[in-house]
Order: sequence, then C-alpha cells, then structure tokens
Amino acid sequence: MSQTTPIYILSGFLGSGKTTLLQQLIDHWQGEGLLPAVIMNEVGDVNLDGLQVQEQVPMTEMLSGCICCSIRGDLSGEIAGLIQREAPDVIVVEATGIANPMEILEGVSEAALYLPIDLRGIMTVVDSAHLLELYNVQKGKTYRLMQEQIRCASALILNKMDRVKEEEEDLLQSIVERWNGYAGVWKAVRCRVDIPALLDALGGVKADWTRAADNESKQAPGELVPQNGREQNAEPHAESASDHGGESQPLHHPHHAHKSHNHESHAHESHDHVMVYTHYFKGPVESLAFERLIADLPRDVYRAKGVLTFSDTASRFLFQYAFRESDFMKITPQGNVPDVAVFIGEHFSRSELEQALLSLEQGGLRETD
Ligand SMILES: Nc1nc2c(ncn2[C@@H]2O[C@H](COP(=O)(O)OP(=O)(O)OP(=O)(O)O)[C@@H](O)[C@H]2O)c(=O)[nH]1
Repeated sequence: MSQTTPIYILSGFLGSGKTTLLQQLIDHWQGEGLLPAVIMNEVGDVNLDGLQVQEQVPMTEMLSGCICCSIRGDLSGEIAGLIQREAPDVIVVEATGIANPMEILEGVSEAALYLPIDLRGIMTVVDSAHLLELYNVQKGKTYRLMQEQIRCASALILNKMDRVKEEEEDLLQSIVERWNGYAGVWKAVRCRVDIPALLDALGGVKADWTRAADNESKQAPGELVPQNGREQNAEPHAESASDHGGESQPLHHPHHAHKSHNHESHAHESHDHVMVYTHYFKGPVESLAFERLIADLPRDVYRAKGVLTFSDTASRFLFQYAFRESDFMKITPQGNVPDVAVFIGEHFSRSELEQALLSLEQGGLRETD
C-alpha cells in the first residue's frame, strides 16, 4: 500500500486569475477537512500573492525566477520538503504567468520518478478578454505562450468573462476548442466555477483515497499529455529573443544551480524578453497620483502588483494591475511587509518608471497637476 500526494499545476498568463482560483481550491479542500499546501513561484523577488493565502496553509516560495527554467532544478526539492514537513493531502504548484507548462510538467514528472506524488493535471486559467485581443493580432510571444498554456491544459478556466462581449463568446469557445479539444472548459468570472466538478474531471482528491487507498487509480504523471494527444500538437517554445530590441533585462537567477536538461537553453530564450522592476517605497504616496501613474503605464508593462501605504488614507492597500485593469484592496499584512511594487513586462524603460515612482514619493506629481 503506498501513499501518494496528488499534485496540480496552476498555469495561465500573468494576471489571468491563478491566485483567485487557488483561493477557491483551498477553501474547498479545507471545507472537506483536507490540508492543502502550495508552492508559489514568482518572477519578482517578493511574493505578494502569498499575502492572499491564509496563514495556516503551508506554502513554499520559489522567487526571482521562472519555475519552468531558471529554478526548475529546485522544484523537486521543494516538493520533497513540503511532503516531509507538512504531509499535505494535496499540493498546488502555482507557476509564474510566463511559465511554459510543458517544462513544468517535465519538472514535476521528473520529481515523480523518486517522490510519492501523483500529478493530476494542469489547470490553465485564461484571461478571456486578453486572449481575444491577442487572437485578433495573431502574433507575439505572449500570444504563443497563451496558446501553449491552453494546449497543455487538462482543464481550462475561461476567466474574466465579465470583460467579454456576448457576441464574442462563440469565437472564444471555438478558439480554445481548436487548440485543445480534450480539456473540460469552465467559463467564469473571478474563477467562480463548480470546484468539485472541476476536481472530479481531474480525478478528485479524497481524504480516504489520499491516505488509505491503494494505487489502483493512480495515473502515471506523464500520461496526461500523450493521453490527449497534445504532445505532438504542442508548438515549440516561443522563438529566440534576439528579435527584440530595447533595454530589456533578461530574467535570470544566478544563485540557483541550473539543472541540465535538453530544453534548457531553449527554455531560457523564451523568457529573455521578460523584465521585472521591483520598487521599494521609502514612505507613503498620494493615492490619486499613484492611480494616475498606473493608468499611464506603458502597454509593455502587462502586470504590476504591490503593497502600498497612501498618505491620504488610513489603511494599507494591495494593488493589482493586469491587462489594463487595476484593483485596490485594503489589507492588513501579517508581519513586516514593506511598501513595494513589482512591474513585469517587456522592454519598458526601468529608469523612466523608477523616476516616475521617485517623483511620486516626493509628491512631485502633485506639483504638475
Ligand atoms: N474583471 C475581472 N478581474 C478579475 C477576474 N478574476 C480575477 N480578476 C482580477 O485580476 C487580477 C489578477 O488576479 P490574480 O488571481 O492575482 O491573477 P494571477 O494569475 O494569480 O496573477 P500572477 O500570479 O501575477 O500571474 C486581480 O486584480 C483580480 O482581482 C475576473 O473574472 N474579472
């Protein structure tokens, strides 16, 4: 009799709603009396999504790199550590939005060779409005990455349907069916889906199954992809970054040993165009000026998030910016969380952004009103 820990990969482009879905999965499992654990991967050096996950959920952070390449070698160690320390009933790996799911799948499959884990599938969360916009243009790395994330999915959550016009719904449906005719599709706003049905479609997680049942129903991790015939369909990684100019700073993490595998240089190339700027604030900033700065961000900044103290309000805020939509939520972070903002995008000017933020800190923007 062997015990295996079910593991799910949460994929989807930056800001599509992965953490929003994660919260619902956690609530569901906790309601069933199960202990979920999370491996959270962020390209920036601060984990802001972690602030949205309850403290009692065991969580491991893999920061400053993308799980599918630069810190992939660490993944099995993190899974092993989590199982040993916490003995969770289920593990969710939330990948960065720029991760190629095939590479993560490989990473988890490698780990499954010597760890008692059972890969249940990849849930890909799609920002439906963003997908439709990119589909109209039919080019760009983000478009190809989204396509790949959809192709590799075992379950697809077409999220942000509130931003899709009714007349666009058929097109959306036909795009994803063409790219992946096997995965179950759930349309959602704020990832509100029938969680038990979603999990059942991927094999479910049950306390008795996890803790006591034998391995009869266990799927070999690698089976998920060939089963659906998607391995052949998957397009190669996004093309080399050499076609991009600008002052982009590639995403690297020199402190982590790189595990050698066939796709390594390939995988790295796919992220070379992505850059991250992290700004630590020295003090509070004015809320309206900050909102204006966010509204004026260059389009090449496609994701931003942070924790801020505003000079004109009493509480602290978690701010989110994804696909030109921003959101501010009051929070009271536990522990010592600095005021910080992370900006992710492609070859935007870090120095200009830094200057704008510094000027904001000095109240500079107010003077230009
Ligand atoms: N309009 C709209 N906004 C949504 C929806 N679902 C989530 N959001 C918002 O989108 C933003 C990003 O959501 P997250 O769940 O943090 O996205 P994510 O994929 O985890 O983001 P990264 O981890 O940074 O890649 C947040 O401000 C959410 O409140 C939705 O259905 N509609």
